[in-house]
Amino acid sequence: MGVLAIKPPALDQISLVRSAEPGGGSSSFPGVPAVDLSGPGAAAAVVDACERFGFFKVVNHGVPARVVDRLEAEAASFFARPQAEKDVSGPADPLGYGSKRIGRNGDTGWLEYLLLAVDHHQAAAVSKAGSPVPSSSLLREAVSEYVGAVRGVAARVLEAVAEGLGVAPRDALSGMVSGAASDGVLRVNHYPPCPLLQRLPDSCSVTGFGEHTDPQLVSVLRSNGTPGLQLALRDGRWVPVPPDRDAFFVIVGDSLEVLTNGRLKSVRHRVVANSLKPRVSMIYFAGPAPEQRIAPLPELLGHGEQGVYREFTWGDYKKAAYRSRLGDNRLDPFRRRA
Ligand SMILES: C=C1C[C@]23C[C@@]1(O)CC[C@H]2[C@@]12CCC[C@@](C)(C(=O)O1)[C@H]2[C@@H]3C(=O)O
Ligand SMILES: O=C(O)CCC(=O)C(=O)O
Repeated sequence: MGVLAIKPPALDQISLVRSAEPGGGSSSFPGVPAVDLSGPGAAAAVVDACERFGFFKVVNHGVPARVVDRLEAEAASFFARPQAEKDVSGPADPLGYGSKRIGRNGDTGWLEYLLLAVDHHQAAAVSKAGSPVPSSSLLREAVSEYVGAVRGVAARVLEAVAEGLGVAPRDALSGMVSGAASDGVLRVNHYPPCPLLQRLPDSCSVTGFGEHTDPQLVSVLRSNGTPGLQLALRDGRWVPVPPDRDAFFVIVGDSLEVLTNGRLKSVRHRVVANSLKPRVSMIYFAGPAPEQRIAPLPELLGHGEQGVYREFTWGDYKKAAYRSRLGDNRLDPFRRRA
């Protein structure tokens, strides 16, 4: 991935973040839990990691390296194209090719990306009608194959969550993101090296992707070997996540928080730019059908107990999310007040 080059955005357009504390930030962070979904005790391990961190990595996932490498290579060749060619697939609104701007509400980052709708109906075409999609059929095929595989990982994770929480049927959650009308989205991010970082004090970093939670149920993230991802622990401290090319990182999203009545909480994460090496990440956001009701699963509510959040449909929540800024707490307006 050394060949990627984009015209560097002006640094003054991108916000700075205070770097994670030196040495990993937190002595009480034991590291990212690793779960083998087919191993014994997987369901309990998934729930434990989601409760403690809202984050873990899946190892021995069974997705062939060939599928991952193919998308990474096609993404590299897309991002290496001349700017004018990439711009044909943009600007992202919200789908398509984006550079420096994230969403519609003024957020920026040191990156370029492709954001693609990848629900089942669109598996071949990769985009909803009318949204700009790169014309390369090689890229489209690589996306379809990759999404087919990571959608399976998301479903297995959600089955483990249901089992670990004692929810029946086993597909109560996974079924929401596997149906024909489910609203999956894939973003392929390219963070070019940021040499200007060397001029900043050690305590500062440049924002690659600003802090946020994901609105969906879970996100499945794979990155190359370049560091940059950071995670907010429950006490608010930020810790770096060591990259692992062979694993998928799983991130709990807002909708899963509501469905589990706050037992599993969505987790804030962000990416800081790297001064020397490009980072490439592929992140699949497992969203349900627009009509899907997002409300606590009955098993997780006591008799007569009300949910922590007012219920909503995924379609309504998504609409509200797209009106928000990246770092907003999007669940807060839905919290029931005492
Ligand atoms: C600034 C934004 C980008 C985002 C839409 C939003 O207005 C707020 C939520 C953001 C997010 C985070 C997770 C993935 C994503 C695709 C989504 O559903 O919500 C992004 C949106 C985006 O990149 O357009
Ligand atoms: O690049 C990464 O590792 C994370 C990206 C991310 O959080 C996102 O695309 O929403």
